[in-house]
Amino acid sequence: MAVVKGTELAKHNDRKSCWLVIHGEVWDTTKFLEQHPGGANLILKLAGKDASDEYDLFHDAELVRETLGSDARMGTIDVSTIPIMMDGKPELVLEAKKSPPLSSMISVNDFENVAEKISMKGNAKAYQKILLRGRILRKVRRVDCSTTILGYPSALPIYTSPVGLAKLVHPSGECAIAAAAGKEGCIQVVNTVSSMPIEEIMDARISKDQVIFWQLYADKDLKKSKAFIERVERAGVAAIWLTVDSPVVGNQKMEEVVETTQSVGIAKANTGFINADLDWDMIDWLRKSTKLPIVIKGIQTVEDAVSAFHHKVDGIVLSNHGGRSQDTAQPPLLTLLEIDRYAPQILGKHMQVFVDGGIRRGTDIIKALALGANAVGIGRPVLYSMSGGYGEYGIRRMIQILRNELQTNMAFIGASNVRELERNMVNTSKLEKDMVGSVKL
Ligand SMILES: Cc1cc2nc3c(=O)[nH]c(=O)nc-3n(C[C@H](O)[C@H](O)[C@H](O)COP(=O)(O)O)c2cc1C
Repeated sequence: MAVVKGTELAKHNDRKSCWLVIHGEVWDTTKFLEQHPGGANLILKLAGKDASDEYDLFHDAELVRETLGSDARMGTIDVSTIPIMMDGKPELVLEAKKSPPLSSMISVNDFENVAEKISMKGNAKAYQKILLRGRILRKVRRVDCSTTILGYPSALPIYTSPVGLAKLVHPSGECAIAAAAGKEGCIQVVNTVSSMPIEEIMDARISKDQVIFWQLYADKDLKKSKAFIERVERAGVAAIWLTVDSPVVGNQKMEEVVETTQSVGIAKANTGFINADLDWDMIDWLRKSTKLPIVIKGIQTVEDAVSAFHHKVDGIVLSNHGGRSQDTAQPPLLTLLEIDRYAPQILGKHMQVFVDGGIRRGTDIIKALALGANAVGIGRPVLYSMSGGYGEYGIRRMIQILRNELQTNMAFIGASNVRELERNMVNTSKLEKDMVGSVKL
C-alpha cells in the first residue's frame, strides 16, 4: 500500500479530485461526493485534509470501508508531512493559542470572544435599555439565588436552553452539559435533535435525582413524536418543552451553526421533519400524550402568552430562538414588558414564565426576574463555554460567573432572595418606547 505525502494529499482538494484522510488512511471520495447524505459540501470543506475528527462525530469507524470500497483507498498518509495551514500559520500553533486558561475567563462574554463572534445582538441590547433602581439598607449580607422551576428546585434562576448538536462543539456534547448543570445545581433542557441519545445524557447526570427537561419539535408524523415522548418519559425526563417558533428553518440558523460548529448542512438535515401545520389543538394532543408538565417555547407576543395561559400550560418561554429564525423579531425582553403592561394578571399564577435570548450578565437575569420572569434560559454561552476544549469545566465556569454576578448585583439592588426582585427596581422607560402601541386580547 502506497504512502501518500501531505503535499500530494493537498492537491486533491476539489470536486475534480477529492481525497480525505480518515484514521491515517487516504480515501478518494470524488465519485461518492454527490451520494453523501449530508451533501457534497460537507466533504469538500475537508478535501485534501485530515477529516478524522469530523468523520468520527457522525460515523462508525467501519462505514468508510463499507461505503467507498477498497478501490477508493489510495494508501496511508505520512502524518509528519500533512501541511495543515490556517491563515498562513501551522494550525497546531493556532490550536495552542486558541484557548486561554479557564481562569482568565472572567465574564460570560469572554467565552464568546474565544468562540467565534456573531452579529445577532438585538436580544442583548434590549437589556441595556433597562436601568436598575437599587434599594438600600435592606440586609443583604446573605443572598440566596435559589428558586423552583416547574416545581423542581434549582440553585439559580437559570437553566441551559436546548442548543442543537452539542457534540459538534465538544466530544462530550450534551453529556458535558448534563454533568455541568448537575454540579452547579441547574436544570438542563435537552433538545429533540441532540447529538447524543437521551438515555446516554440521563446517564451523565450526577445523580438519579438530577432534573432534566426535554424539548420537542413536533414531527410531521405525530406518531413519531408520541413514540419519542414515550421514550424520553421512560428515560426519566421531567417536563416536555414544545418549541413553536421555528416551524420552518431560517437561513440565519444555518449560518450560525456554521459559525458555531463549522458544519453547515447538518442542521438542515436534522430539522426537515418539523411539523409546520400545528395550531393550538397541539396542546390538547400533548395533554393526551403525556402527564408531564408542558411548556411552550417561542412565545413572541402578549396575545400568545395569554392564549397559552388559557390553555393551562405549565410554562412558557418568551423566545425568538436567540434571534436565529427571523430577522427583526422583537426581543423576548420586550415581550415580557408587553405582558407586564397589557396582561400582568397572568404573572405569578399556574403558568411560569421563562425568558431567553441575549442573557449574558447577572444584571440581565435581575431585570428579567424583576419584570416577572421565573427563570431565564442560557443558549449560546453554553456552546461557547464548552468550545475551545473546555467541555464540562467551561460550562461550569460560565454558570459560576453568572452566579457570582447575580449574587453581587442582587446585593447592590437590595434583594436577598429572588422573590424580593420587584418591578420597582427597574426603570423601563427607554425600552417602553419600542413597545407596540396597543394589543387586542
Ligand atoms: C446553535 C443553536 C442551536 C439551537 N437549537 C435549538 C433547538 O434544537 N431547539 C430549540 O428549541 N431551540 C434551539 N436553539 C435556541 C435556544 O434554545 C435559545 O432559545 C437561544 O439560544 C437563546 O438565546 P441565546 O443563545 O442568546 O442565549 C438553538 C440555539 C442555538 C444558538
